[in-house]
Amino acid sequence: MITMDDIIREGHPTLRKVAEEVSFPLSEEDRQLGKDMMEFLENSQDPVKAEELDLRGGVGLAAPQVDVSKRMAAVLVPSSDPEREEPDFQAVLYNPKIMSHSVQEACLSDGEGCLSVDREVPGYVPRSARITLTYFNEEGEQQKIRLKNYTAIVVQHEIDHLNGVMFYDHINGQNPFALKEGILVIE
Ligand SMILES: O=CN(O)C[C@@H](CC1CCCC1)C(=O)N1NCCC[C@H]1C(=O)Nc1ccccn1
Ligand code: NI
Repeated sequence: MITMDDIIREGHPTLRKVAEEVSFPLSEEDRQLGKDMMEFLENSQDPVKAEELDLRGGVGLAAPQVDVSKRMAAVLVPSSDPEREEPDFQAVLYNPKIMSHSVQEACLSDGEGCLSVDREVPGYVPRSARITLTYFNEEGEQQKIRLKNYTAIVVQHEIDHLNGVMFYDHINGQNPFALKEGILVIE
């Protein structure tokens, strides 16, 4: 089971590597890692388990964060609709790729953090407001989906990890809270 002890922190070279594509059919190791990463997110979002296991709540986890330089990530975005039980988005993404994206940008009003960054880094993180994503599921079936708003932000944060990019690389050095014309600020 993955715990915070397995998550490498900024300064560790693996976080700055470009990760390798995963090959299909999946090795037992890659299949199990995908399951373990999703289980981590589920545990981290469960108040009892998060407390028990001392986990920081997370909505995404990329393999490089557990020192595995492979192009895979787990995403678990809780439901944004109190009337709906099921998550807005839940998937283990193998070899994810952004095929196209909106010109319009979006950022989280509270900025971003990262389970691999043990400090606050203030500032807006501009990303594409909408993306068309392809990825393979654990059966090796290619999926093609369109994402927007918060879920699109989360997936972009995870794909950044596969390319050795940290969220603060996108923050405007001159003025961290500069907002470009037309950017969508997501609460
Ligand atoms: O690469 C992946 N990471 O570094 C985990 C990050 C991924 C998100 C950061 C911004 C977009 C994706 C993560 O989840 N967080 N960042 C640090 C502490 C908070 C935590 C978080 O936002 N938690 C959360 C939010 C809503 C509901 C439940 N939990
Ligand atoms: Ni992160």
